[in-house]
Amino acid sequence: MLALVDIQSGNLHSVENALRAAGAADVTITADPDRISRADRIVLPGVGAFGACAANLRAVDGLESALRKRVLEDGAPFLGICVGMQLLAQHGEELGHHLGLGWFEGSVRRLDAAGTDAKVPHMGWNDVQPSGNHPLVHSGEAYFLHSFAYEGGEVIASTDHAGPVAAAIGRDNIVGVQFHPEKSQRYGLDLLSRFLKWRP
Ligand SMILES: NC(=O)CC[C@H](N)C(=O)O
Repeated sequence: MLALVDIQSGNLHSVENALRAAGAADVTITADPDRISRADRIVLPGVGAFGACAANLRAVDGLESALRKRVLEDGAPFLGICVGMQLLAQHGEELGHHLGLGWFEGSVRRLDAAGTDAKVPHMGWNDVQPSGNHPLVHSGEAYFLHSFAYEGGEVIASTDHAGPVAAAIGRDNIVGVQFHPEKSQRYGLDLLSRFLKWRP
């Protein structure tokens, strides 16, 4: 069973549809720690503000610790999307200072495009440039929509928006992508289908 974590994110159903289109047969939308503890794979989507997403996650008793145990201890394959990726950082600086899950050493800060033609939010298609040979995140064009970005360790792919911006982070069984696979047509579906078969 693939657990699609429900933190009341606006892109939940488009991610669900994309996962099904990529071949997922057994998607359960849930925030139930017991089900998370038994999930074979976990996807954490997120849109909106970092702090609101973090608060929704923490509003469910036991959810953060169930995720931590299932992903960091049991090694279940995990994919975070957009704010679902940003939450892996130690903190986020959108509308104040908010604690993330802290699985990755870094923070989420506002994009700085001052003095350039680049606009914030960074919106639209852009190149994903992997820095190595990651089994899931390949080079290609993906759809981005964000004003904040991860800065820290374990960046596995970048994009360019007035300078390098983290497009994906990863370690072992964990991947987070800043772009939206569910809005990235073939590129996104291929990534999701690789995730569904991934045995890290
Ligand atoms: N697309 C969004 O929901 C934006 C996510 C996040 N608030 C950011 O700007 O980085």
